[in-house]
Amino acid sequence: MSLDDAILTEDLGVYKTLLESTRAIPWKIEWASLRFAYIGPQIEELLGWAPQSWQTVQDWADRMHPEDREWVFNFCVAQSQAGIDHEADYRALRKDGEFVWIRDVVHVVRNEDGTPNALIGFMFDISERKRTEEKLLDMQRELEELSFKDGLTGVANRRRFDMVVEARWRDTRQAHQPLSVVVLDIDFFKQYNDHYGHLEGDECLKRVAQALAGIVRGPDDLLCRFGGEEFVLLLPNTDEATAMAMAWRCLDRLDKALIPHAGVGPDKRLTLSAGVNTIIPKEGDEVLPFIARADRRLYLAKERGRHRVVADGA
Ligand SMILES: Nc1nc2c(ncn2[C@@H]2O[C@H](COP(=O)(O)OP(=O)(O)OP(=O)(O)O)[C@@H](O)[C@H]2O)c(=O)[nH]1
Repeated sequence: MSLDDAILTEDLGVYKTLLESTRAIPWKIEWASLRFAYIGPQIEELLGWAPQSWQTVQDWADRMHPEDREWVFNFCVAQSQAGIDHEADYRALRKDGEFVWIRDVVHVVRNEDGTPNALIGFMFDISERKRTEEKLLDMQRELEELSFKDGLTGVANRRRFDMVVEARWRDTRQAHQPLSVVVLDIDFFKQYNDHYGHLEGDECLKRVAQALAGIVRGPDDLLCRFGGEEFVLLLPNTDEATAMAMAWRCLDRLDKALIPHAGVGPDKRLTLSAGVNTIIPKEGDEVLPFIARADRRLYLAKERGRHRVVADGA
């Protein structure tokens, strides 16, 4: 062996040691036969399958989560055929039946004419990163949900209402259906706070929200706290008579909740007033005047003595 050969042999030994002691798992596939020419021994520690058991690309595909298999296989073959280096994340099957998230980073070694000669790459264990990503996504979803909820009562907040009303408006306009809104406001709530204190006032708002939540018929109806002691019910595909009946049922529910209000009223109980508006939205109609009309009817209900519902002409 010449000195050069000896140095080369020694270098190869160094490279092999380096490759096989990293956490990234090296591998090589001959393109013509689609067989593994090499896979690092670290694969056994990660997945439990011995290096000798990785014979063909079929072994690789078989040891992949069924939901990932088709797209990863097709993607990698297409990229390789096009001679493009690529990477893919997928769940690899461990011998014990569990799955491990892998990132496979692939380099396409090409012949002089550009056709693929071999694929060489590294597999990285990215399970920890995936778990962190999942956790972050969960937190993001939770935050988003919280950002649409009223912090005190847990019902939807104004932000959610603004978003939903736009969507319902569009849908009902397209379907030529009626859209109703009921604006509900606690009577003499200032006196309630003055009499029982602000914290009791907060508790009272929670009880009112609970009582009103029961009125919602399904996922299309929306109850939200509009602000202060005002709540709003948005009722798609609901005509005025139905909306009016639902408003009265809200008042009734609160009557039945028997929330004492020593400060006012003949029954010394907390009551609500409501304004109702219904529209079949047409081109040129707008959301804000639609809500404002219900709000004006609420104030008529207040003027007329509270604890009542006012709708169009009622
Ligand atoms: N405890 C508590 N009080 C609130 C909250 N938001 C608004 N309020 C109170 O609600 C009261 C509303 O008072 P007003 O707008 O005068 O209405 P009202 O006393 O209910 O009178 P009418 O609506 O005319 O029957 C105010 O005293 C506000 O401080 C809240 O989050 N918690």
